[in-house]
Amino acid sequence: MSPFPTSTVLGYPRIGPRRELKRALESYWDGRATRDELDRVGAQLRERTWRGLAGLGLEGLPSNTFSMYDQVLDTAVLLGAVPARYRAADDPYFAMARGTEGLAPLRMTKWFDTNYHYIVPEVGPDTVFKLDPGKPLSEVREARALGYETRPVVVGPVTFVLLASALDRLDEVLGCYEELLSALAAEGVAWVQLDEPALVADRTPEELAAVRAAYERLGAAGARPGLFVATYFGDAGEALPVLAGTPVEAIGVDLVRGGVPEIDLPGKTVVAGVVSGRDVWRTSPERALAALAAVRAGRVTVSTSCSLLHVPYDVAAEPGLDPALKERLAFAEQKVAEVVALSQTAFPPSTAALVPPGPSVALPAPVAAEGRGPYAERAAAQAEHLRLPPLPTTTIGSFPQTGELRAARAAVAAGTLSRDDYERRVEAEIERVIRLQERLGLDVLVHGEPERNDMVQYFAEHLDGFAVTANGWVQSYGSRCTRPPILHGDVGRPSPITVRWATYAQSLTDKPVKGMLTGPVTIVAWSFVRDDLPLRDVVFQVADAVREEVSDLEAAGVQIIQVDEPALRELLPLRRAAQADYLEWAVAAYRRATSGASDRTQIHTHLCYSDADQILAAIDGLDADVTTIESARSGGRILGAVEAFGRGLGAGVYDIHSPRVPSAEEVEELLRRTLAVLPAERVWVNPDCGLKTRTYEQVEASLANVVAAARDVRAGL
Ligand code: MET
Ligand SMILES: [Zn+2]
Repeated sequence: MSPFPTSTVLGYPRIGPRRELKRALESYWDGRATRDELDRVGAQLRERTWRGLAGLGLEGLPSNTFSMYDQVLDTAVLLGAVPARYRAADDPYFAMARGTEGLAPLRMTKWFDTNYHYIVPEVGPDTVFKLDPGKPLSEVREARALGYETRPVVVGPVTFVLLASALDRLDEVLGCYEELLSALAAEGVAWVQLDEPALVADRTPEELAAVRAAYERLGAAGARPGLFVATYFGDAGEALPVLAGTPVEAIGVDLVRGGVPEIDLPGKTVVAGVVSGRDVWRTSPERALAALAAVRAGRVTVSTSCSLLHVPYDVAAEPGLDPALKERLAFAEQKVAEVVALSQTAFPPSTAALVPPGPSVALPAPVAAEGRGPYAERAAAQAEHLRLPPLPTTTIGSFPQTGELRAARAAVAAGTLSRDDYERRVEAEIERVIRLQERLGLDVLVHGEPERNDMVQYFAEHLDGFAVTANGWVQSYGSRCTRPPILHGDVGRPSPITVRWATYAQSLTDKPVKGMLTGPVTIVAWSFVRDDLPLRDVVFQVADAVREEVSDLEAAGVQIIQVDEPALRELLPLRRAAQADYLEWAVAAYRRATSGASDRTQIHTHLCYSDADQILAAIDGLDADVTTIESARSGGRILGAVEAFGRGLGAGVYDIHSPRVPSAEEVEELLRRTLAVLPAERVWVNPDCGLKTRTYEQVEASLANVVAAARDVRAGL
């Protein structure tokens, strides 16, 4: 077996440095481009990546890290796990990913604790696993034709069955992997990478036994490439000795997020992830070399901690960034150069060098989080001056973002539209949204967030300590990308951010208008964050900025303030042992942001992206007067868990992810389900989430039904 290369990366971005794949996909989906044209763009992007990596001096080039949509979906296709109902579609792959007229797509969910979302494989009694190795084989050949030998990357069997909730099907799946190994060997492939990020979360003894069985079996396969099992996103913990006991030749460990545990794997190649694939900072050579030196193994290869999928392409594409900040940054391209440089530096092997501890920084002075009275008193004070009807109706904040608004923002950036003219347009849009809500008869209005490109980026643009990029796109799912702001310094709020829009909206109506803010955890979760302070301290700094904004809104007469925390669940650590601590400081940060408000001011929060039932106690701990939460989309699953919830609650009655207009009867049915578990005086009526991605036509019809349903139920109370 040829030795594992001395330097590699676990994967690379694939959307294209200028989002070429996004454009090609969307053209193909709209019927503006042919499949051939789409495939050509894919081939160009792969070629560019291989040439780029080789040009930087990287030895071990991965292949099959490109995907037209998602690598988990690719793996499902590889294994033949295509549900029968999609097989007749024109394009079964995209039908699974996105649905068709008559067919709902497969479910999508977050890839571990990243902001990437994968398609959840559907494995049922009808699933017949059957290998279809076309994609990995053709990428190997394609690279070879360009002069590159590559290492195909595939999601590993254990992670695949765990994501598909099909551990009982592991045996059948392994049959496909055996065949895959033999097909790759026949193709002359030296190494294959099997990604097993599921091994960095807590695993039951049964699951660990499955890991052992899987890799013993694959290791025993006849002709096969070298097996490289990549764990990442944290410490592989008790899975590591299990893997070490199997015949796999190479094991990947995340030495950035996993810390630097004692790694002692004689006889194995350790692929040491010392360059972070999850942040945008330059690697400290001292830290990386110390981590490398602490690994005892047959052979050590320098690598990234995980795929570089989660970072943007190139710092050089950001001429607008402050040069002092740029000095500190490394995107994918720079990180590859770091891997190569580290691999060329002799690191003393087999000495357990100590890694310098991270800086320990004192917390900012604590802000009293208990400023507000008990909920019952607050509720009484608010009821008295807000005078809302029972089952009040409201929305989550955003209204449709029209093409004109986006164009107007682009025109301001291009200098062809003046700030003043732009602001007039935003005001006109606010007026339209207020009038619409009055006409529909909603009880608590919103201004519609027309001034916000994005609920995090907008605040990042107005706070000190953040930078925003021009091309720093990162794939979120399919063709969708986000451009996370970079939180690089101490956070401060030089002046009020939302007050002028909130007060303008309130000046147009007698109904209460909610002020709308993004919470500290969400702002941090959706940004790249400095790594020289504990995350908690960074979140607390953001919380203090939000607290100032809350106070200014209140002073301006805003009576209801919503502080959204849709990402509260996202930062939840993968290991249970670390979860309680996280939830404690995340909740503390939220209270720090909101507890300056008087008892009369009604604080709302909003959560979505499901799985909220896992953190319900923490949500209750936020102590918001009203919580609106996604529910309709998941068929009201959350309702089983909210009974113990002690405050106002609006479980979504309208799934805003679908263009479908729900009937008043459907809405009523969902509402009655909330009323079955909570007293009516605490129940609110609202959609699942913001309406930003919908059209006005859909929104108007849907909200009319929401209001009608609420009135109907109200009349019968
Ligand atoms: C992803 S949560 C979105 C909340 C925000 N206020 C909106 O309505 O768009
Ligand atoms: Zn939401």
